[in-house]
Amino acid sequence: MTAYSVKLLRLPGNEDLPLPVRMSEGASGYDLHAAVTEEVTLAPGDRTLVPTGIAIAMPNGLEAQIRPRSGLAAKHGITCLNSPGTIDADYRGEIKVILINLGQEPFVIRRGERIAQMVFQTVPQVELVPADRLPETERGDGGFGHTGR
Ligand SMILES: O=c1ccn([C@H]2C[C@H](O)[C@@H](COP(=O)(O)OP(=O)(O)OP(=O)(O)O)O2)c(=O)[nH]1
Ligand SMILES: [Mg+2]
Repeated sequence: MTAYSVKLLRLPGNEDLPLPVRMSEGASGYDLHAAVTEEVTLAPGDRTLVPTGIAIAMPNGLEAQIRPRSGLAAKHGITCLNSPGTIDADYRGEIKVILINLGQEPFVIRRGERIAQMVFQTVPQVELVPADRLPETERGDGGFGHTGR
């Protein structure tokens, strides 16, 4: 398996926070910690942009996806609004997480809490080729449930 080297920068003022962490050897995601300076209370239906205190640099051909944590989703209705969030290979800013509270209770985000996870993926390089017609298939333009529920 190819191991890709990804540079990780801890942004100033976040020395107290753990670096993104894989909680087990086989985990897909690196958990991201909330770098909020004070507690943020997310009311039901509200969303907020949560800083993580880190930035990364990965080689072109990789991306990082920001995904929800299932425990927060199942127990509190907390998820990433834009899931999966896309971190481009050339992005050098702070990684942020757009959380939304789809639960029925206010949810408090505390500094250092693991709020989402970051999964690295390879991105195939493609060339988009404008065409006048497309090759035919059995499905054709059937979609959106045309095979039944
Ligand atoms: O959950 C996210 C999604 C994006 N980003 C950062 C990294 C990404 O590379 C950049 C742009 O994201 P995206 O392409 O999804 O947003 P956009 O609305 O298209 O912004 P842009 O015009 O800057 O590409 O924002 C995050 O920190 N967290
Ligand atoms: Mg974009």
